[in-house]
Amino acid sequence: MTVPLSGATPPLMEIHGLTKTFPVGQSLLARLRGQPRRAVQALTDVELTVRRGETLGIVGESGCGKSTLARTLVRLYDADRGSVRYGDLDVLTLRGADLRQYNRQVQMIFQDPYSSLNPRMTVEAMLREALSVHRMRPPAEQPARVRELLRLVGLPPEAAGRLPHEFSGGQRQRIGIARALALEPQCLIADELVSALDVSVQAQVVNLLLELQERLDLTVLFVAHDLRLVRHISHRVAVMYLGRVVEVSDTGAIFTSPRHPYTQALLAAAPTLDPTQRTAAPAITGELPSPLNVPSGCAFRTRCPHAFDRCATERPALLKLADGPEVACHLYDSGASPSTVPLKVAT
Ligand SMILES: Nc1ncnc2c1ncn2[C@@H]1O[C@H](COP(=O)(O)OP(=O)(O)OP(=O)(O)O)[C@@H](O)[C@H]1O
Repeated sequence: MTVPLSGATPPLMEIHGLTKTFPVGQSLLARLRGQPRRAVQALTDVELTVRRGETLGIVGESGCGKSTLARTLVRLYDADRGSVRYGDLDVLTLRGADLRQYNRQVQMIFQDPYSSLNPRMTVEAMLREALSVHRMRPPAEQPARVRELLRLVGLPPEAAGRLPHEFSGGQRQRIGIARALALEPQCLIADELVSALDVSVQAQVVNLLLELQERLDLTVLFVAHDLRLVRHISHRVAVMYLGRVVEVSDTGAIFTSPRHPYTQALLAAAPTLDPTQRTAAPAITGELPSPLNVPSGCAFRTRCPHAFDRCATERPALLKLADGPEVACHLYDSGASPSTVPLKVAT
């Protein structure tokens, strides 16, 4: 389990109003008719603070924008608007050497270890390349550093001379982690790190990440749709719905006392063997609206059992409640937790 963080830890990354759309192709007829170009609304005004040294889980249904957020934070995608501050850096405007330096400090680990490793390079060559490109170690010191990195991720020294196809999926993911660690990052963004692996191997890789996070004082963004894993590894959890962050809270609070009706429904829909963890909230109903046509006001209102008039006209801001969680829902506009929302955990 995660080691609790002491007190209020300072922010490592502050995200404000982050918005990203993907334009979609338009038919000739639509173009001739002068119809406006349509766009997938992948992220809309995302507000999020990542605290130094924490593991922040990012969850939500498929297509809610988790990967787009991760990729925009490492500048694989250009944002349409918004800001990302990382210490003194204005991330979205970084160029050249400054961007390379940021990318060294904030490393992304991808879901698919098969495609992210060069099949023709030995592990040693791959790790040495990372050490050389970013001038982390002079050539003479690289062999020792390669072995140190392998030890860190639980691989034997002999692994250095092998090619990626000689490893299992879990071992390949360890190599991906070693390559990221070669650059001595402050922050790892793990996008569905283990979802391609067998369940038994998933636990080993997630436990390795936990161990590394504590040992190296890393900040980790753990993007996943498996709520069990997120609960196991995260200090805090951000819940996304249709490109927006709708709730951010400590992991314990999210799982025992979810506030946003979407979080409640998401947890109610998640399989659990522990009867004390079953929520009284109704499971989520209705179709997920298209990100090409996001509902006005609150994006969740079309599936929300508590929606009222205002939800259709005003988009709720992410507000901090008196007892800690941040929630974007008109039910909480006063800052209090109203008794009308079924928050209780069934026992
Ligand atoms: N490169 C792209 N071009 C066009 N649309 C995209 C692109 N990448 C993502 N999208 C769209 O943006 C929305 C958010 O996708 P994203 O992959 O970020 O969601 P996700 O929560 O990570 O989903 P999953 O859990 O399935 O990976 C989706 O509607 C998706 O189809």
